[in-house]
Amino acid sequence: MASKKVRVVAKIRGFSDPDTENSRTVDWVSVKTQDSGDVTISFKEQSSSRYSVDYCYNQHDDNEMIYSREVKPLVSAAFEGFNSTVIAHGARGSGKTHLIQGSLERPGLAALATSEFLSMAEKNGKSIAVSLYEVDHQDHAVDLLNPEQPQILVLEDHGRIQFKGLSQAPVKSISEFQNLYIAACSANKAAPKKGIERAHRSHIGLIVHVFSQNESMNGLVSKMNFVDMAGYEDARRKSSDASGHVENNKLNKSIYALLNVCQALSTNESRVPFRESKLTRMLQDSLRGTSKVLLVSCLNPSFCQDTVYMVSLASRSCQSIHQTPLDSMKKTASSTRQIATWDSTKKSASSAREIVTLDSTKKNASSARKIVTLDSTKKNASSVRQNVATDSSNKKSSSVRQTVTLDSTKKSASLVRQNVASDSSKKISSSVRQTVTLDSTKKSASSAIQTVTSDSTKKTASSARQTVASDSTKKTASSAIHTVASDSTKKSASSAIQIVASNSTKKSANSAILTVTYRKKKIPQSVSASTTKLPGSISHIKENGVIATNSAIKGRKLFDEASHSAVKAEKDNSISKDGNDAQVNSRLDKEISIADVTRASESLLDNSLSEDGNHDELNSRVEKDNSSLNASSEVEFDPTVEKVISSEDKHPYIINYSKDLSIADEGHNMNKENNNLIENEDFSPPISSQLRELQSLVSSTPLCMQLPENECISHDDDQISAKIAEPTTLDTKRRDVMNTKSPWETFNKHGSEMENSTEITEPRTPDAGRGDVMNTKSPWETFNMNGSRMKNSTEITEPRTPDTGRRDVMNTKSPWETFNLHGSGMKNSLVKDYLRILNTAEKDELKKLKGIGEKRATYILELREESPEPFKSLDDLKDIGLSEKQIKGMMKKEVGELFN
Ligand SMILES: Nc1ncnc2c1ncn2[C@@H]1O[C@H](COP(=O)(O)OP(=O)(O)OP(=O)(O)O)[C@@H](O)[C@H]1O
Repeated sequence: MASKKVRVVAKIRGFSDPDTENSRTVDWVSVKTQDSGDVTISFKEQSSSRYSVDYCYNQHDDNEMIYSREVKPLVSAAFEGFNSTVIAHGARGSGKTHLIQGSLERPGLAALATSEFLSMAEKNGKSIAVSLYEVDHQDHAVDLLNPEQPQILVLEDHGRIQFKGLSQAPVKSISEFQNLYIAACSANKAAPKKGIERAHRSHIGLIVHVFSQNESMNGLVSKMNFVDMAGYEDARRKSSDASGHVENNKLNKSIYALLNVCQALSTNESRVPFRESKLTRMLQDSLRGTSKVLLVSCLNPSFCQDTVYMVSLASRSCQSIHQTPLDSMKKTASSTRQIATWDSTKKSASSAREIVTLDSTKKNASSARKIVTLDSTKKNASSVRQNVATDSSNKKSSSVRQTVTLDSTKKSASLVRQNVASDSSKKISSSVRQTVTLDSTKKSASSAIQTVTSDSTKKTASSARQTVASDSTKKTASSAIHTVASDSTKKSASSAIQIVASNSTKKSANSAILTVTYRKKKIPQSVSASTTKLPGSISHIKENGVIATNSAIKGRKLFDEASHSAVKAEKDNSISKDGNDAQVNSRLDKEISIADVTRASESLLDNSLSEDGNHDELNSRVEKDNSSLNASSEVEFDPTVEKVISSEDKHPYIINYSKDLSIADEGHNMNKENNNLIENEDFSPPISSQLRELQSLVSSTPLCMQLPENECISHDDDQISAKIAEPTTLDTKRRDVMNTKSPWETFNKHGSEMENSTEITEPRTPDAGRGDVMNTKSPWETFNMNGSRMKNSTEITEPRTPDTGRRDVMNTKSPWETFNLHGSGMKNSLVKDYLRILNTAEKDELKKLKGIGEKRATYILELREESPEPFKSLDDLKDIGLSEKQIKGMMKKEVGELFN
């Protein structure tokens, strides 16, 4: 049986009052089933727009029917270890709660599933526990079984998502479950939690955990999630007051985030935006990998513009390219060769992919040559990928040559990616040459990413050469990123040569980034081992329909580990010196300092490029060495504790995890995940990234946003162009690179200047801000200077608005009022400086802040990759696991230091 990763069904809500509703409902929703089995939905008000779904349930179909057809198979799969997630989304009042939660009389999908879970658990000697949480409009998650707990933290332990502060209640009978579930949900609706503002709308999530024997995390078999999403409502239309508007926006944002994740998963995008909301982070390990997702789009039975919009977004997840066979989830190793070509005539999206795997043993000389010429005209999006993996194990000489010529004209987006992993051991001479010629004209966005890894051990001469010529004319943005990692051990001569020619004329923005990693160091055991032992991702490869030989996997694994080690070595400053090392070191310095630039560019490219296993490895090499950081850095959070409520006595008991946990790290997960999906590279258009971009640009949706059904497989060239072009990020980063003083130094300098000053000035006015970029002060120096100035000041002025401040001096305020005014101005100013450090400072400087250690500093850097300014208020520090009390304490300590 073929089953999709994300199945999208619609359900037209039943009538709560058939007499009145029926008359208003006539013909509002029209469902058509094509001969092909495709189902489309259209709405009377916009009959020209049709939205594809996998199936649509009508008003009369009840929860039992939907359960047995859609959810039951997922329950069975849970006992085989597969996670799954059932999501109900839709406009307000569309029947989400009725569907998921139901009532005692008419149980919803969650209760029906739990009933099945319990009976299967009994048969199979398993046990069941449930967790219930709410994610509110501030993106805070709260445990509904134990609402007094502080908000839930999402942690990651070796790829498995765990929660700190989320209870698990063992359940033995369905009545016990129903009492617990319905009581907790209605108690939550009736009584807002202490200290937490009442959220009008929120997402409610239920997790059903299946344990092998008892409720210990070690025995966790799988989990199934049920999510009753907050009802979508257009923020501008529905909110009368400002706070309601903000709340709506935030909740809508998290609705988009989940739909974007579903869309990215269904189209196999390389980057799945799990980090965009708390909910998606919490669901992460029940959405990715082999997990299955059922997205139920609930439709109001009578006219509702919000319903149209929600269906239009959901239907994008229906455009899955791959049909994943369920039975291939089981691990299978196979070796074959596949060439996949996909040609879609609608809106001209074309791509060509080739995978060649060579495996030669015993003194062979092997060579592979490929020439791909792709010519696409008129609004086409074209992508070419080539992957060559060669593995030679005994006295061989292997060579790979690749030539790609890509010519796209008229509003095209062209992507070229080449990856070569060459692994040669024992007296091998290997050479890799790549040439990419990319020529795009007229409003094109073009990008080329090349990765060559040459890894040779023992008396090896290896060379890697890359040439990229990118020529773009007329309003073109082009970028090229090259990475050469050369790792040689023991008497090796290695060379890495890169040539980049980037030429653009007329309104072009260009960026070319070169990264050379050059390492002379003993290869870690794990790297050598990886050449003989395969990583366990074969099942995913098979599952995703593309099968590679062992050597391809070896090549990639080797690349991953070698490059990973290279980054780690750089960070550790453990590069040994030889004759060439002065040069090498200077390159390395440069590389480390431009790493952020590289990241920025890569993430831009990520958004527009299709999935590629080796690119993820490239990410893992260039972006961060997560696993090493996770493994080596100390855990600075409190020992992780998960409370479990016994259903009998309701007294929480504690499970302590001995393993180190870290805050969920999408990059790390993504690398793992993408390694799993390594061969599952496809032609995924960057729609979710476009959605994400839209979402951040538009605070709320328009009253009616018409989204043609096929739009999701079309490339928006101009958008891609804009993304790739984005020069400001790079420039800003470069300024940082050029700046000789660290933010920490600047921060300190600022502090001492302020100490001697008698006038309080605002350090972060626009001019001062620009000055900061130019001058040598770091946020830390600014912070200290600001603080000291305030400490010593005899003139009282309002820090942010000096004029107003001076007026205060003139007016009739009492000394006490003035003192208070001054104090609050000082506080605001210091907080701003503190946030600035968090948003801009280097890791070492971050660690100097009270309460920010290695782990949090790493996490902060990761957050900054996601958003340029993750900390807008002190409240955002909660995202790095700090409570309000801790934040206040930290600030007090920082201020106290100024008087020391
Ligand atoms: N299948 C159904 N048959 C009959 N009545 C239904 C059905 N589904 C929902 N209703 C009724 O419609 C109303 C709204 O349903 P429900 O509360 O489930 O919507 P919702 O989408 O969860 O709303 P919100 O977005 O406000 O959370 C309720 O009165 C519910 O009883």
